[in-house]
Amino acid sequence: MEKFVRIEYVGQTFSSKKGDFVALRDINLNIRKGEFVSLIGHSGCGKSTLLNLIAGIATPTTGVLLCGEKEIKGPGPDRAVVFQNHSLLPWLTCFQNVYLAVERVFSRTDTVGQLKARTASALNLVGLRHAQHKLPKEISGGMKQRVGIARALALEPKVLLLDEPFGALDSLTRAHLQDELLRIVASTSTTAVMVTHDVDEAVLLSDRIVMLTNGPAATIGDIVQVDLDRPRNRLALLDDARYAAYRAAVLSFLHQRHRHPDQNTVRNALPDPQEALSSSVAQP
Ligand SMILES: Nc1ncnc2c1ncn2[C@@H]1O[C@H](COP(=O)(O)OP(=O)(O)OP(=O)(O)O)[C@@H](O)[C@H]1O
Repeated sequence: MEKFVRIEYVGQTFSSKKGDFVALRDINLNIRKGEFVSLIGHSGCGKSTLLNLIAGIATPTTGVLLCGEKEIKGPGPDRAVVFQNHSLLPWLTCFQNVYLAVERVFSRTDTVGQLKARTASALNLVGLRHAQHKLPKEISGGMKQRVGIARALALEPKVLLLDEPFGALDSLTRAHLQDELLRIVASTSTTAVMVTHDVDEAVLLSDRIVMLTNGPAATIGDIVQVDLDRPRNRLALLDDARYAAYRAAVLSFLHQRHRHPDQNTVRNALPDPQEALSSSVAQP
C-alpha cells in the first residue's frame, strides 16, 4: 500500500490552568492516495482534533504526521478543509469567495484569466454556475456548503479534509451532497478524510472507517474496510447484505466497544454481524 498520509504515534495533550488534558494517544494510521477515510466516534472523542492535526492547524504533542513524505508543520494548500459551517465571507459572492482562495494559492503562477477559469470550473463541479454571482445570504445552506466544497476543490488539494461537512443540513440535501461528493471524489481521485457522526454516510462514502475509542486519551479502536464496488448507488446498497453488515459493525462498535482497547476484550466482545466481517476489519 502506498502510504500517502502517515500518522505515526501521534498524541495530543491540551494544557490549561486546570492541568493537562490528554485528548488523543498512540494514533497510527496510513492513508493511501485516492483513499476515502472516515473518522467516527462518540462526541468529544477527538475526531476534529485528529483532522486539525492533518490540516496542520494544530501541532501534535507527540509523534509525527506526514503528507507525501513531507512532515506536516502547518496548514498548506495541499490539504484543504471543508468545515460544517461553510465559513464564507458574507460580503463576497460565491464566485468571489472561491476566487479569493484560488488567488491566494495560484496568483504567482496563473494569469487572472486562469484564476477565473479555475474558480468557474470548481463552481461547475458542484453544480453552482447559476448561483455564482449571489451572496451567501441569497442561497440555501446546502448551496453554501457546496461553495465551501468548491473552494476547497479549486485549490486542487492532495488531501480533502471534511469536518462533518453535511452535519447542519436536512436529510434530503445531505443525501444529494453525499452523492455529489461521491461523484467528485471519483472523478478527481482526491484523497479524503472526513469526520462524521453518521454511520450510513461513513459506509456509503468510505474505503475505510476509522473508529475512535471514547476520550480522554482516545485512540483507534478498530478499522472497518468497506469493500463495496464503486460507483456506489445508495438505493442499490439498501439491498446489499455487505452494506448492512458494515453498518452493523460500526454501530456495534459505537454501542459496545467504544472504550479504550486496554479496557476491552476486543474480539471476545464481537457480536455476530461483526464476526461475519472479521476478514474486513483492517489494521492501521
Ligand atoms: N483547544 C483545546 N483545549 C482544550 N481541550 C480541547 C481543545 N480542543 C479540544 N479539546 C478537547 O479535546 C477533546 C476532543 O475534542 P474534539 O473537538 O476533537 O472532539 P470531537 O470528537 O470532534 O467532538 P464532536 O463530535 O462533539 O465534534 C474534547 O474533550 C475537547 O473538549
